Amino acid sequence: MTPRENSGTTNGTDAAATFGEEAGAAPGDDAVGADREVETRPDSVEPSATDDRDVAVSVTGLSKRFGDGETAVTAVDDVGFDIGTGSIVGLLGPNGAGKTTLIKSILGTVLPDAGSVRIRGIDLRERPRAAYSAVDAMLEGARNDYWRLTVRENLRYFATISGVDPNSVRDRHDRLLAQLDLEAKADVPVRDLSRGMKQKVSLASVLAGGAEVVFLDEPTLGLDIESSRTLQRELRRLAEEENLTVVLSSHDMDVVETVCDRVLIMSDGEIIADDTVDALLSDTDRHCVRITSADIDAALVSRLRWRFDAIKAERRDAGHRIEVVTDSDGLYELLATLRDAGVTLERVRTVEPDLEDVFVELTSGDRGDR
Ligand SMILES: Nc1ncnc2c1ncn2[C@@H]1O[C@H](COP(=O)(O)OP(=O)(O)OP(=O)(O)O)[C@@H](O)[C@H]1O
Repeated sequence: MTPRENSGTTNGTDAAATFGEEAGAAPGDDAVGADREVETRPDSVEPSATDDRDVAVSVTGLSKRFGDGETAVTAVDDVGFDIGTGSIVGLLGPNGAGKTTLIKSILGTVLPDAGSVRIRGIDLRERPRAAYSAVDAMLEGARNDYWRLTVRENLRYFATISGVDPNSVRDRHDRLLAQLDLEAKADVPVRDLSRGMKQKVSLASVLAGGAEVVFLDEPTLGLDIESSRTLQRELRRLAEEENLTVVLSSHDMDVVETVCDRVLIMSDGEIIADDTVDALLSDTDRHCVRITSADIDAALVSRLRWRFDAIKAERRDAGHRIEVVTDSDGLYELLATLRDAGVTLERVRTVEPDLEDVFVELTSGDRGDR
């Protein structure tokens, strides 16, 4: 099955058939597999001569342009990276940065103009079926399941189209249902579940056939905090205990910060940062300061807002509490401005920058040429 929006699951065969085509979307609630072939996963996947089994996904010089002439858009611009087996990599970027095009190019639903992709050492142009045999994807949320089928039937169905005998992975399905708090709903049709539960079924379906590399687009979108945490824990467990490789695209920085070993940040089709979360956080010249003072009035808050991009202000019983995110120069300037305005500082607290601060800094170009 080709990875595609609203279907979300792949194995080698259809990806082989459609590599290079823009895949169409299909509604995800009916049409129970009538036109789907059950394919058998190749018995053995021969690594190529350059195979490195520690590298799950290797992308080299990937580019994709849409359109011609003045209106052409370079969605992905000469991108390259390796993703180690068993790691969880977050793909971040503002809207239009090229994340979806990059993922679709890797999955073979968009034909790149240049570059190559190897999955577990296998070039997907040369041997797409083998390359995709252990890949699965959940794109654009909770629409890849068959709503007339029960939760467990979905898991069995998706295991089957991944080329796996569903009876042989029953334990895995039991564990997925337990880990994702879906046991009580195992025999309920998916259409009768809440949105968050449907999202969890989508993830379970992606993992049902024993994929070794999964691409997840906004996997926690629409989940409540508890469900999101459960899902994050399960992803970490699968990566650590079962060597699952995950490429995760999300706008939720907390999720990325918590679950990812490494982060790729895209902007204008290029990768502008590629590092661990810790390294990105320690490398930032971003300071977040909270200052409380009775002397800060609305007029001063407006002046500060005019000068500093990221300023939050809260009216307190007496005065204001402001929060400013800035670099070192801005911090000195802020303190000088407050001193010149005769402000007595009641409380000054620095808050560690988080991934969101780093992301804003990088994608707004504040950090120079990294
Ligand atoms: N099929 C297409 N035809 C023309 N332009 C496209 C097509 N798909 C994407 N683009 C353009 O390519 C650029 C990258 O889009 P893409 O969807 O990959 O970004 P993204 O990072 O996934 O954005 P978002 O976070 O909003 O989903 C954008 O300028 C977009 O308009």
